[in-house]
Amino acid sequence: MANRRPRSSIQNFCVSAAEMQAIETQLFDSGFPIAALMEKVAGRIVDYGLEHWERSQPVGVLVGPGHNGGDALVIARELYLQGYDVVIYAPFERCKPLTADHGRYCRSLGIPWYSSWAELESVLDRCALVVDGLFGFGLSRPLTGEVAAAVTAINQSSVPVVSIDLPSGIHTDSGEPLGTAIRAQTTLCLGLWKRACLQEAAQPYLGAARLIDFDIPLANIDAVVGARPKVQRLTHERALQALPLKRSPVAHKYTVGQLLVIAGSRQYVGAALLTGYGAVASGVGMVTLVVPESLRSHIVTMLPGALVIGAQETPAGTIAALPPLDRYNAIACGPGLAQVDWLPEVLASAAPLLLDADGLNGITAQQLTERQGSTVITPHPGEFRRLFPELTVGHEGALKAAQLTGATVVLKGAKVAMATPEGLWLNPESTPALARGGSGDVLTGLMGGLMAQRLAQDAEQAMIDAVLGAVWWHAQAGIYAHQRRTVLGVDPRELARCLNSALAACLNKCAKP
Ligand SMILES: NC(=O)C1=CN([C@@H]2O[C@H](COP(=O)(O)OP(=O)(O)OC[C@H]3O[C@@H](n4cnc5c(N)ncnc54)[C@H](O)[C@@H]3O)[C@@H](O)[C@H]2O)[C@@H](O)CC1
Ligand SMILES: [K+]
Repeated sequence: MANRRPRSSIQNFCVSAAEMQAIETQLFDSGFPIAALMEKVAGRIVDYGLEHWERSQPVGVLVGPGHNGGDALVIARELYLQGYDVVIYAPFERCKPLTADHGRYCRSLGIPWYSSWAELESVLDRCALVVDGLFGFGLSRPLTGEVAAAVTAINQSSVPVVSIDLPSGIHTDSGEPLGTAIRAQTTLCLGLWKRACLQEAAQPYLGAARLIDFDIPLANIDAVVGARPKVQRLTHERALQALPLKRSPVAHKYTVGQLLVIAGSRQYVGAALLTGYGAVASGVGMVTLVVPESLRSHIVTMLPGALVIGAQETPAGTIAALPPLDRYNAIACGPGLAQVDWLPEVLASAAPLLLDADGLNGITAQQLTERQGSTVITPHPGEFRRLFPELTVGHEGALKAAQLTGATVVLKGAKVAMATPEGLWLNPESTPALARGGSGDVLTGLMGGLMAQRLAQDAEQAMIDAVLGAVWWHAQAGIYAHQRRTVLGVDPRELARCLNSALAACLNKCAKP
């Protein structure tokens, strides 16, 4: 029964504007009055405000023509009645009827009301805060004229902005600013996460984003997007379904996964090492690392926990030939290989395969489609573009690439998107500290290690769990290291070192009531 799911499951959903509208229609059709819903939603924001916003200075409230503006007016009214000094900027002459009613009432209370920007601008500097209720998910075209100028001026001021539902000017689905958009310090997303909140383009505008639940019945959500929606937000709860991996008390190294890593060349020694570090940190039973022969002794010294095979080498210092590939639970192939000609051999193997970096640069989308075994690819935008020139780099493109090839596509970036042919997962939490060479190599090793362990245990959903678990774990380790060493201090070796402590810290935090 849908309603037996915990309420926290709403954190998984990530809806489009059309889906949110359809859910809203369900609520209204079931008899929830529109005005009552607006009171409830605004009441939740006021509760938040009373906890977080000072009373000593005025609060500026920006009011748009639709129900986002209506929310803003109810918030303005309640703050005013709670003793806040409130000023309203409402530049639109024509508003939706409910919004117009709330506006009339706010004016009757005597709340200062400005319809021209020049008037509000003169008091902006005195405001402790601006509440942005210009537009929510009903924005359909770029901001123009005085409103656009007002948004630019507010962005240039030092006054913090709290956006209701979305920063005004952001497209609800693509996350792109339409012309200009508010740069919020905090976004209070209403009811369900909107797609924009997980889009890279919107990140500079969202600030800290927080979901304000207003009790939409799960049945209404399911009726529109299904209990397992096409786009899901990766929560701690979901990631921790796969982590840490359970281990039998009588486990031995061959029962908890054997991973083959094929990585490195004389030019890119570090890539092999970092992939190896990620793999070892995953806890997998055996890591076998194939590198060019001349790298072997160095890598063994740096990575004593792995079995290192020195492969025959080309004059250019790349791997010339591979050992047998048939005894591993999973293969992770690609970091630092440079140009090699044996990738078809890897593709032909039956083992579940993770391809990254040069493992992707040397193949075509058609080869992926023809592959028999299960495959995960982890392209960054450049690699994605080369493999799928006809697709756009983004959520839709990743989903189409997965549907086209049957592979799981992990599109790397500030917000990692993970697509299977059935749907898309988005990782909301990460840190720009991970934006440096080598982070991805650590991820490849970690993900390969989780794949091998889950597959060795014959776990259900082994591949997707490994992918979700690795992306989440990698990001959490980045955040953990960032907090301890600043945004500049998360070099990939440090990241790999932090993986296990970060997971332990997350598990401890989640175990606390
Ligand atoms: N969906 C829900 O369940 C709820 C929605 N609520 C609020 O309602 C909002 C959505 O309300 P609306 O659908 O009225 O949408 P908006 O409040 O985003 O505004 C849409 C209105 O603005 C006009 N418009 C769009 N782009 C414009 C532009 N660039 N310049 C000038 N006018 C423009 C449209 O013609 C429409 O009249 C949400 O974001 C949220 O704040 C809450 O009040 C209650 C719950
Ligand atoms: K807004």
